[in-house]
Amino acid sequence: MATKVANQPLFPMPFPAIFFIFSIFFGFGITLSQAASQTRHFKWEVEYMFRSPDCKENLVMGINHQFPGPTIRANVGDTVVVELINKLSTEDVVIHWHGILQKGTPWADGTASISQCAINPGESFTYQFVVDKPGTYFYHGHLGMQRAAGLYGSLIVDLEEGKKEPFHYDEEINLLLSDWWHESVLKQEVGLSSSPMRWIGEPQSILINGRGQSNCSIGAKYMKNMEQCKLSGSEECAPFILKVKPNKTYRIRIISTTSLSALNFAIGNHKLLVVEADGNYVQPFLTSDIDIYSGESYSVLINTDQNPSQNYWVSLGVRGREPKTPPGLTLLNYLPNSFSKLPISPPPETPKWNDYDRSKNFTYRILAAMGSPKPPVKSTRRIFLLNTQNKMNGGYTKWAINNVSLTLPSTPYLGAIKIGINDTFDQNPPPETYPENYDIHKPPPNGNTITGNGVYRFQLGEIVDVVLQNANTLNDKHSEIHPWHLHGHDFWVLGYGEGKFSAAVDETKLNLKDPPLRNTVVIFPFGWTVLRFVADNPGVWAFHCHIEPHLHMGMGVVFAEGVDKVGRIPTHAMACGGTAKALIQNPTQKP
Ligand SMILES: O=C1O[C@H]([C@@H](O)CO)C(O)=C1O
Repeated sequence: MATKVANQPLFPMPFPAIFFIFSIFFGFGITLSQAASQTRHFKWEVEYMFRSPDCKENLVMGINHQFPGPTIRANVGDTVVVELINKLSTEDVVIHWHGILQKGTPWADGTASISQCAINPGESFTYQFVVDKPGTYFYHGHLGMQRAAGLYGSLIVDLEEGKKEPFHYDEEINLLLSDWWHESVLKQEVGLSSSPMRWIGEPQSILINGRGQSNCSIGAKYMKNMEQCKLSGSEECAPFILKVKPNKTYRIRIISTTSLSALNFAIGNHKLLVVEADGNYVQPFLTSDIDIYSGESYSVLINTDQNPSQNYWVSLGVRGREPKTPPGLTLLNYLPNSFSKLPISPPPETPKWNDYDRSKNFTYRILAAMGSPKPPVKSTRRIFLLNTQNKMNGGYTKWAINNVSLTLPSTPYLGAIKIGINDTFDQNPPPETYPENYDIHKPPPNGNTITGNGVYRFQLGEIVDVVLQNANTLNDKHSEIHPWHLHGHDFWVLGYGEGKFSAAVDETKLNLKDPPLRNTVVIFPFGWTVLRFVADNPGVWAFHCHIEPHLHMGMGVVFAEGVDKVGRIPTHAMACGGTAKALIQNPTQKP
């Protein structure tokens, strides 16, 4: 059976790239070129659309009639301006620029209740920020579970014109990975917030650039109880094919914006050379497959040096949770072969979902490339964050940090702290640690968490260590993987370990030599992860589990530093709740 596919979506560039290149010729023949940075304008309308991302029609949140949203491509130093118009008739919206540090523009971080007021239906908000680091990033909704509804796209930052990456490649392919449910996100949210909780379960499909198949597979011949897909190629759910020429080197940028799933990515017969993680260069290493958690991005290089008369499977399987979702499959299509020519061998097998040693082995190999910034040798502050699943008021299920489950206030913190109003959120900071005798191998003894919205406040420039401590969930002998994402900063991952972190034992084993810089890091079941960052970016920043239902259930904290140094906040980012009231009562107040 022939499987046909749609054309690869093109990257929409808003304006033709106009570069001012100054070539300077030196006597000894070196050419230097320098490009002026530019401003890239986008006008985006967010709306619901009928789409069939996995062959079943559903409501999908899209931008300018596209799902996933348009790819932003810019160069280091460019200013990105996105005028976002909310065309959802009954929902507010915001967009977060994941991995972009927002130095000097904390109000553009796109976190509802934290950096800005959510944008009402019919209204617009203009995000403006500088992209100052090359790398593979993405953007997504950051209100309720709008990311899971499909509000996401890629954001790729190239080096300044004329500068070269520290590795060679001929062409690149971008893959944005997600997971998809047939149940509406509204129903998912209400289920999670109900007593008793209705868990969302595992996704129906894995999407590659917004395309997947739930009720059939293009690799059915190798699977039990799966129908072979009969696709003409023009369907919205026809796979995104990776078209390559033989004997070239490709950079594959892989981004995971999954709501829940940890994924494993492999290409039949091809080794992957990992070179970038979360917008930071890493010590290159070869692997047959990579694990990728929600919120992470990687670049891998592949050589198309295999038999050019064949095509090869690209396979994505679920790890870390029981795999109840068919693997996401597509093809590495060696041109000029037809893409309908299926590979002769089976798709790469996803490693066992709970082989955590294998997962750790991969994750521990991510180390900073030579020449990367090194962490300060000592921290000036250390906070412990215990991750537990709890009950609340007897029936609700929550996730809590040091026994506090985050419920965001209606007034965004940034404006409230900046203008000094103190009745919109809890002024007491949340606990910096948990009881020393807490047994992480047992379900929480006091299953009853409290909710809160206090803020961890740091001195500007403070060097902060965070010890993320995993623990048993409400179910006996059970602990889950959580990918934690920090806004406004990259952090160094100093180490991972089993059981409870012990300063006396584990401190000396931390890696200060070549820890990777990242913006997202996992904690493994019953384990700990230590990260270090410099609180040098004035603003208020979310730090949270990137699993969408877990954040919805309270799994996050809020950090603030140097808010008095934040520049003038656009009034529109504060035109709600307590800050709106304060500005109306005292219009001379400077936001
Ligand atoms: O938060 C979660 O809830 C369920 C389960 O623990 C209870 O049904 C699950 O798998 C989660 O990740």
